[in-house]
Amino acid sequence: MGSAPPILAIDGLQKTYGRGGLFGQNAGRRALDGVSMVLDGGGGQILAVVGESGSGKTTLARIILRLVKADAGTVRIAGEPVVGRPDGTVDDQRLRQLVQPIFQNPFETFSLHLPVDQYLIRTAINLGDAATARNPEPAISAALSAVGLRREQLLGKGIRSFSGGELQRISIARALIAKPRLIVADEPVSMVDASLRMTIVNLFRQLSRERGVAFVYITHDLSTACYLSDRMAIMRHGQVVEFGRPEAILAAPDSAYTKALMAAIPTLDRRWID
Ligand SMILES: Nc1ncnc2c1ncn2[C@@H]1O[C@H](COP(=O)(O)OP(=O)(O)OP(=O)(O)O)[C@@H](O)[C@H]1O
Repeated sequence: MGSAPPILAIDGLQKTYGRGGLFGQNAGRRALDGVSMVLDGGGGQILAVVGESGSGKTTLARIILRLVKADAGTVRIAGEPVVGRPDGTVDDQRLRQLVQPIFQNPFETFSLHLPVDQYLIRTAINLGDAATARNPEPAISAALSAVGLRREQLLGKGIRSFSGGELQRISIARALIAKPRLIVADEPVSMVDASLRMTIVNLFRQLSRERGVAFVYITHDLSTACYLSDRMAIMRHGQVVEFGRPEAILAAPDSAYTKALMAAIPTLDRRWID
């Protein structure tokens, strides 16, 4: 019996935006330049992708979610091809069962015109299994309870009734409804009130451990990445300059860039790394 395929396997991703211009005068720098990484195990791990602005983190996230098309390279989630082979990638419905997004701005996740609970019902009908499509309420209540909320707290309310932190919890619940193997979260706490950030960061940890869902957690914040992740990829100029266990990277950073990122945090607060 073979072992489970890695939850995420990325191989040789390339992406250049704006090749345009008749003489190639607008050809930009590569946003991704040969990005490969593997997150082992069947689920429950957190991969943090860290790097300064423009290093390619969001491009990587959007390629995994098929919101941006790669020029070359492949992505497999739990062994299933999602990017690459035009002959054999999973269809959109299967993709949404394998991977779900959480974006930076939760107010952009939901509709302005639909109460949030109605939006969740639509999600459950579209993404759930046949039983959930027939009766979406149990799946919605279970997902809300996983993030510490009750269905009654949402009834009939629009997005403006919630704080950014509450709405980000609801968007995490939205992502859980499809029971994905992987969640890609792009800077998910940067628009959340500072006092609530740790609660949400800890929620990711709890969900990964208790529900076996894996996360790609995109951040420019090295200390959060170290605190949260099982594996860390450090990106610069579209390349992975360091990959490994966060404690190993912190103890012996290979690249000058990682050392500079570490130096940019005046004192690594012991709460994060002990
Ligand atoms: N839609 C786009 N069109 C053209 N260039 C883009 C586009 N999106 C990103 N880029 C460029 O690709 C490179 C990588 O950007 P990306 O947003 O992936 O980096 P990032 O690390 O996520 O940055 P940030 O932390 O600021 O979001 C940058 O040079 C950026 O200017």
